[in-house]
Amino acid sequence: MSSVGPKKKQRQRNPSKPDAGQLSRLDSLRWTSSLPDAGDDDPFSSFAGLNDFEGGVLSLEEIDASEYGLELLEEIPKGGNKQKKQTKRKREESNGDDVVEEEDADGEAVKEAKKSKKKKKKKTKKAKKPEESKDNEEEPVNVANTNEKTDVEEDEVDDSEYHAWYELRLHPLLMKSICRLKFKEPTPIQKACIPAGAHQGKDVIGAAETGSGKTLAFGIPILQRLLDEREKFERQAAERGEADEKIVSKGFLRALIITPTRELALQVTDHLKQMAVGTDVKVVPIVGGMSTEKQERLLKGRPEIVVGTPGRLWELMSGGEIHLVELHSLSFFVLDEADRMIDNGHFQELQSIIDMLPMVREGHAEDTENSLRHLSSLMKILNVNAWTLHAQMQQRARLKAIDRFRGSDHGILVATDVAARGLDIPGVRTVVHYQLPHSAEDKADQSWFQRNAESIELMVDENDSEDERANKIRKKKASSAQLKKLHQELNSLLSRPLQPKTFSSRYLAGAGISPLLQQQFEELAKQKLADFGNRGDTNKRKMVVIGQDCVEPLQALRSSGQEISMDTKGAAEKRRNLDNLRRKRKEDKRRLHDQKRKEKKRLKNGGD
Ligand SMILES: Nc1ncnc2c1ncn2[C@@H]1O[C@H](COP(=O)(O)OP(=O)(O)OP(=O)(O)O)[C@@H](O)[C@H]1O
Repeated sequence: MSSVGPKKKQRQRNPSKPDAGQLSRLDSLRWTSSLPDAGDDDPFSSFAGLNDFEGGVLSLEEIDASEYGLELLEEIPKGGNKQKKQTKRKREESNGDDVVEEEDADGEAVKEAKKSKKKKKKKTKKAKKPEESKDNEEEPVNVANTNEKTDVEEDEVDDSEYHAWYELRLHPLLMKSICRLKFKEPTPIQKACIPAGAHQGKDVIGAAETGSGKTLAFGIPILQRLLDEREKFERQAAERGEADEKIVSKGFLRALIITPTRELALQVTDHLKQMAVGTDVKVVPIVGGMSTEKQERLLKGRPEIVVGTPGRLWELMSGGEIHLVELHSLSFFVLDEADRMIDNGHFQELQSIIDMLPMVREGHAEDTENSLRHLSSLMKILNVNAWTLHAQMQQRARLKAIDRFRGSDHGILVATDVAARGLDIPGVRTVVHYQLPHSAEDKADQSWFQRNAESIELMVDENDSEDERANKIRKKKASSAQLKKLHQELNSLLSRPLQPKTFSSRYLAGAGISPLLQQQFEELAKQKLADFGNRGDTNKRKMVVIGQDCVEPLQALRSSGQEISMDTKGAAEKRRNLDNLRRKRKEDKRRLHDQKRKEKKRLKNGGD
């Protein structure tokens, strides 16, 4: 979930190793850091972050085992090999986004696959409910590799050969599919992901070598949970003597899976459908190149699982497509090869989709407000007049805070961007648009305040109000030399204008700041810089710190390094290093040139 690099058209990639900073950034998704046992003995899967809220966020990333110094994955269990090879070959032959044929234009392969599927359906008709076959027939999926598996007669299968799956406690229908597909045992990544995702309701981040079965590592938990839920509802309905349909929350999107390419979306859809045979869970692909009518038809079927590419998904979501915007029942969100998505330039669309997710929206506003409160308390400790402004405040309290801030010469207003919207306060010298870090471990990302405040021991009574706490701490620490130093630093920070040249648009965009806001911010900073230069006005020290009210999961996917920097020492150091490097290169060049000249001269003089 981390590497960023040039767009690659094959599955084989050379991802950068996740460093500690990147891993800790994953915590910004509000995941706790417990690790599953299942992965411990497995050199192949890696996990980070789990929590037990209902539903799940899953990210499966492809890694190159040799990059991590890991042994290569042993062969996928018998029965899966052939298919695996076919799948991989198919992927390599194609060229990512551009090469994937339009679904309708996918021609013979799809037709053939459909034909064969129909044949198969005839054979197994008795075993299925009538609506299933309709569902599975409906979507044209790239199923060139499915025939072999679906042609296997169920009665040929000896259940006992599949005992390695038993401990995963899967739904009988899933076990049936597994036997039909002849997957003798779960792959390591599946063994590690399935218990956490299917039974413990935890969020999962997985990384494994190509062809290691990642699709089902997230697919099986989703199907298992949907089937479990359905059974639970049915049981409850039966107990109450009601008809199932009234209870089961059918018809809403339950799982959204995003992949970087159309081809992969079709392939993932296909894998999930193979696994979902015999259940009435619907899986559809939504990808670019698909006709609008087809898309509408597929979504009208109100599938529980949608697999799509960010571009087309966002196009539909932003256009208000009902099935894709009614997200209240969404429980699973999967980023398959999230890093590649960013490589492919889908960052903005992906960010927009993520901003719409119910699990992101709920948690984040609360988080931001808590962080702002925390920040403002810290400022109070530092003897700075600070007022908070956030959406949950009562109108009266809000007006009071704004009034006080307006009336002060050196105050700071700490606001969420929602609450700060439309504020027009004359005399504000500096606006800092700031993404509050969510993880206490993420040292690299911590603000100046938090980094420094960490060293202050906060002994407060939990029952105290925010003001009382601040007062107590202020009194207690008033004489602390460290606090004095912090105060001085803060003062000097406030007295310096922002340096517009230090803004990085890439970072700001990554932090979810709109281009318009970004432009305003830069303009404002320029203007303030000019004002500052003209008037030499060091008295005006008002500042607004705005916390973004949007979650930053994608920031976790990007390698860090592009940041707004106010660290002039660091910048000077970088400049010095660069100057040294240039000087060294120049000297090397001159030396080489001299050598050549001498050599020439020597040869001219007879080579002695
Ligand atoms: N437990 C299993 N046993 C045998 N074969 C399996 C098993 N799980 C998945 N497979 C098969 O292995 C092949 C590769 O699986 P999958 O595409 O999920 O791998 P992947 O890790 O996503 O690889 P890639 O990175 O290339 O996409 C598929 O054909 C799939 O049907």
